[in-house]
Amino acid sequence: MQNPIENIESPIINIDKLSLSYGGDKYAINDVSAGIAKNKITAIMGPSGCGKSTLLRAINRMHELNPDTHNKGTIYLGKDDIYEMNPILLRRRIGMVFQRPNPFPTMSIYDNVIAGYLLNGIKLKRKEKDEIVEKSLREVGLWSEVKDSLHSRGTFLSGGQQQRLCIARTLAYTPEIILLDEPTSALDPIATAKIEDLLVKLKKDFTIVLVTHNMSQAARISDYSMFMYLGELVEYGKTKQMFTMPKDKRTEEYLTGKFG
Ligand SMILES: Nc1ncnc2c1ncn2[C@@H]1O[C@H](COP(=O)(O)OP(=O)(O)OP(=O)(O)O)[C@@H](O)[C@H]1O
Repeated sequence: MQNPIENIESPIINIDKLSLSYGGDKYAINDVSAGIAKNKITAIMGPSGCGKSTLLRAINRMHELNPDTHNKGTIYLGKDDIYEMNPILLRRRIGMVFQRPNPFPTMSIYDNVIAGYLLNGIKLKRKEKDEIVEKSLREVGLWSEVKDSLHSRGTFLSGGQQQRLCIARTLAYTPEIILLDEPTSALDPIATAKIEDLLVKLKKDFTIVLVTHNMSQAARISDYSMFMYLGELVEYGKTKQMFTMPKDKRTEEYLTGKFG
């Protein structure tokens, strides 16, 4: 197992020489190695098509929903090789939030929060469910806004509220790590700021990996940043260092808007 960042604080995930193909011998990401620090926000940046979402999805094996994928190398969660784990249990430990808020349209706000349990046939007592719903909605700052309409559909909420509901749904299933794929790209600046503040608050209890196109977002909230280009992890380090003194010319050109 290699960790290219020697000084990374307590990596919870180790990506070890990972290459991933959607079919054939073309790889969407190539030989990526990186440790992900616990209780920090790690941003993955880079131009369109460079492999950001592919790398993110590989961390909880979501890419396998596409049956033609194959990979070389692996990822460790602690000491465990994730490709030897049960993917359902893995996804409970590593939750995911998507670009477009996607509450289940036929479910109430209440059921959306506990959807992980409902969809996996995990039975809970009414009191347990009530506690999980309230705790998760409080964690995302949505409780006071929705406590009187818990049994209405989640789709009546604003886009920002829907995204916070989706984050509550992920938190309710008690993950250790949360993966977010451009979670604010469909939101206005006020809703975006709320999600950014929320992520900074959540890193106390969770490890966060965030794909973003928005460089200022990465600069504002992430502790570590990865810059990917054409499937390669070009540069990875502390965000402040990368934004002030990038080591690679391609990183510098991307961060100064020369391409992207
Ligand atoms: N389901 C798929 N089937 C085949 N190729 C795919 C699939 N998903 C992604 N790819 C290819 O893999 C490469 C990396 O795509 P990926 O979506 O990971 O990039 P990205 O950096 O997240 O892009 P964007 O910023 O546009 O979302 C691209 O060449 C893309 O065309």
